[in-house]
Amino acid sequence: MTEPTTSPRTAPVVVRTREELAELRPSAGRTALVPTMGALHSGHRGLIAAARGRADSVVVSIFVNPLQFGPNEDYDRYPRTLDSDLAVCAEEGVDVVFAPDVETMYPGPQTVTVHPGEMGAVLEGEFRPGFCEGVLTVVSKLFNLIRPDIAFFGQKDAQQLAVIRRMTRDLCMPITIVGVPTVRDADGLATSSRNVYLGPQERRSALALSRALLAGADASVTGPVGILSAARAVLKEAVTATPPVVVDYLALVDPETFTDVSADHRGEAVLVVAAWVGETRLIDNVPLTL
Ligand SMILES: Nc1ncnc2c1ncn2[C@@H]1O[C@H](COP(=O)(O)OP(=O)(O)OP(=O)(O)O)[C@@H](O)[C@H]1O
Ligand SMILES: CC(C)(CO)[C@@H](O)C(=O)[O-]
Ligand code: BAL
Repeated sequence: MTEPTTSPRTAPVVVRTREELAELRPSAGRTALVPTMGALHSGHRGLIAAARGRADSVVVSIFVNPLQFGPNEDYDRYPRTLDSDLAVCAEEGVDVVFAPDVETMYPGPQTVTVHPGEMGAVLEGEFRPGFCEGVLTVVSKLFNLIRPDIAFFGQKDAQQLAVIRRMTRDLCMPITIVGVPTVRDADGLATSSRNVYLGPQERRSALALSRALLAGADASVTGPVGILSAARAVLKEAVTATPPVVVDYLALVDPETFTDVSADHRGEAVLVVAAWVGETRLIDNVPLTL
């Protein structure tokens, strides 16, 4: 008989209501929050691993937030896999899973929301109007309900991370925001809950996103114009792939403001891309130092 190589961890406490959360709060100590929409994968595991050791309790929230989805987006078909998510949380040593229903998070009409300002109108905000506002509003609610000392977000969603950092600064929220590097599969595709939508051919086409970012990164000594043209060349080929890659945007932006950097920019920048493969919209980015 083979002995288990790792000791099983205790299953997390699952809470669904504000009252249950409030009961746990006094004994939680310093609290780390990892907000998610579930369908947990290696990217989420990376966030949880980063959170462990930074706090007494790690809370993972699982909530598919209707407010950040547009009317023609994938809210209804978004993967919901609570049982396997709980198993992942147990393996990763999560203490508490907060999995509220929509009524708990939105008990009435949402008349007051958190507006992201100009940063929320560009790139993701242009192609997903209301997305950043929906994210900031639900993240504020999660912060108020869970009252974390520190919260972890993925750099894969770089603009989301930037607007959340800006919100906590502008609204004086006493929470440290930590960005965690993007986790990729062996073929380079950033892990994402939406990757389950991709068929094998679509997945092959989708690799053009990470290849374009890599081409841009390889050209970083040539400056912004060279970076963008190297990345664009890869995406141009992918437009004629089967199935084709349909690009929403490719941009080289300031990591804090998400405005385009100038042609002579030096210092930090993020090369960001968003594109459709079939019915699936994917985003990815790479941080660069020019
Ligand atoms: N590959 C990844 N590497 C690092 N962090 C990630 C990765 N994928 C997701 N995250 C982070 O996990 C958190 C929860 O994200 P979410 O549950 O929306 O997963 P997702 O895979 O980004 O989903 P989607 O496919 O809907 O974009 C966010 O902070 C997100 O940036
Ligand atoms: C931060 C978040 C949990 C808010 O719904 C979501 O946008 C996500 O999973 O990245
Ligand atoms: N991963 C960010 C959440 C969203 O795309 O709606």
